[in-house]
Formats: sequence, structure tokens, C-alpha cells
Amino acid sequence: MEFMQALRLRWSEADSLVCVGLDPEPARFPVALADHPDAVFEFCRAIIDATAPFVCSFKPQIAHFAALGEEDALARLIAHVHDAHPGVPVILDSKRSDIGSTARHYATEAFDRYGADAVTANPYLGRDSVQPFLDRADRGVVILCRTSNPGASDLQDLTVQSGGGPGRPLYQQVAETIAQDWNGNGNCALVVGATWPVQLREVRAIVGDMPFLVPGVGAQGGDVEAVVRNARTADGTGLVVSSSRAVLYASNGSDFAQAAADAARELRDRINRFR
Ligand SMILES: O=c1ccn([C@@H]2O[C@H](COP(=O)(O)O)[C@@H](O)[C@H]2O)c(=O)[nH]1
Repeated sequence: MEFMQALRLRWSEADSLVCVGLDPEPARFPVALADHPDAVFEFCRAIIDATAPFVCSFKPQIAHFAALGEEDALARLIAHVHDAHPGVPVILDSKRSDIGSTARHYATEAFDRYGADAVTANPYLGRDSVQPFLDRADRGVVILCRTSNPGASDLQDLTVQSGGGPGRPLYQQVAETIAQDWNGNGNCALVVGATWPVQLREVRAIVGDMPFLVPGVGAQGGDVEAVVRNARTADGTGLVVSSSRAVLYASNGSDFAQAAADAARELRDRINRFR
């Protein structure tokens, strides 16, 4: 099933806008996994199985695996989601893009090597740098618009002018360009951080019902109520609200998977109160 269709189905069937981020940090694993030869896989698999009933998607962050030399675990985990939790899409957070000939390999990496249903991408090299992702109409392309980090304003807020119109912040231009020009296959979504509620509302007004991946609740302190009120679509969906550390490391004891499930369920319920 194509990504956008799977996401919409999952929003409704699981009644959840929650995405659990998979950011393994072995130093924070429970003691019981300390000497396990496949600890990254086992930790993440336990989290996936415990939280799956409460999520609309999973989001592994590639650097957390690559830095540990755990790319094989990443591939096995994505296959595990597809096998054990069919219908739950996986968004590979790798923020790729490059000149077209190289970007083709990044698309192959995300969609064919890892089997991800969607990938995050960086728009700043221009359309050709993400075209190989856009061309995969059955997969999602989740493009950085207004990121959650404190330095997001350094460049993303710079005023730009296009077509002789009045100036506006770059992130708004990015949103409009993607909605109007890059989304011919209907497979684009945007990253807009939970830490920026005003910008969430502004971007929603520009792009209509395009889905947003919203990192920044939990460990980064984003306000769930403000996110949902400012950025949901008219039907109360449109959001993939991602939380990693607050779910993964809710407990470092032997109850870590149950604690993660509780955290994911609580986040789902809190979001649903404001939809
Ligand atoms: O703007 C962005 C884009 C991506 N991220 C990623 O999301 C998670 C957030 O982790 P938390 O533990 O929930 O804070 C992480 O993988 C980031 O690389 C983001 O935070 N902001």
C-alpha cells in the first residue's frame, strides 16, 4: 500500500497521531540488555512490539544506527515492523538530498535497502536533489520546513522574495513551493517542529491538508495542545507527532517496554483530547 494511504488508514484504525521515534542509545538501555550481542535490535524490537497498538508510524533515525555500525539491525527492525505490524508505516529519518545522480542512491538506500515507506529529505539543494524521492509515488517524502531545534531561525526565518511579491520567511516559501510545485504525486509531507506553534499554524494555512511530521514533544518540551490546535486538519488528522527519548527511556528497568507503551498511550490520549 502506498505511504499516504497507509498513514490515513492507520490514523483512523489506531485512532492515533503518535509516531514513536527509534533513537537507540545503548548507554540508556536496561541493565538486562547490557551484554546482549544484539542489544540494539532487541531493545528496539521490544519497544516496537509494546507501542505498536498506540502509534500511526515508527521513525528510526539513521544516525543512531550508523554511528554504532548497526545498519543491519536497522534493516531487520524495519522488516520486523512490516512483518509483525502490517499497515504501520516506517519513516526513515535520514534528511537526505544531493545532486541528482547521488540522490538516486539515497532513494535506493531508503526505499530498497531499508524498505522504508517514507524518508525525510532536505530541500536546500533544490528540486533535482529530491526528485528521485518524489518520483517514488508509492513512498512518502517528508521535507524539512521549520525544524524543531533552537537554531531553526538562523536560516529558515531569513526573508526571501520571489516573483516581485512581498518578502516572507524562507520556511514559508519552502512550504508553498513544495505544496504547489513538488507534490505532483501527492507524496509530500513537511517537518514542522512542535516547539514552534505559531509557525505550525502559518504553515498549515499555506499547505492545506498536507501531513506534518512534528518532532519536538517530550524531551524537547513542545506543547501538545498547541501543536494539535494549531496544526490539525479539518478532520482532526494531518499530524504525525513524533516522540523518541520520552518513550524509549521512560524506564531503564526491566519494565522498559511496558513503560514505553504507557508513555505512547498517554501521548495518544493527550493528543486526542484536542483533536
Ligand atoms: O526538526 C527536527 C527533525 C528531526 N528531529 C528528530 O526527531 C527526533 C526527536 O527526538 P526526541 O527524543 O523526541 O526529542 C530525533 O531523532 C531528531 O533527530 C527533530 O528532533 N527535529
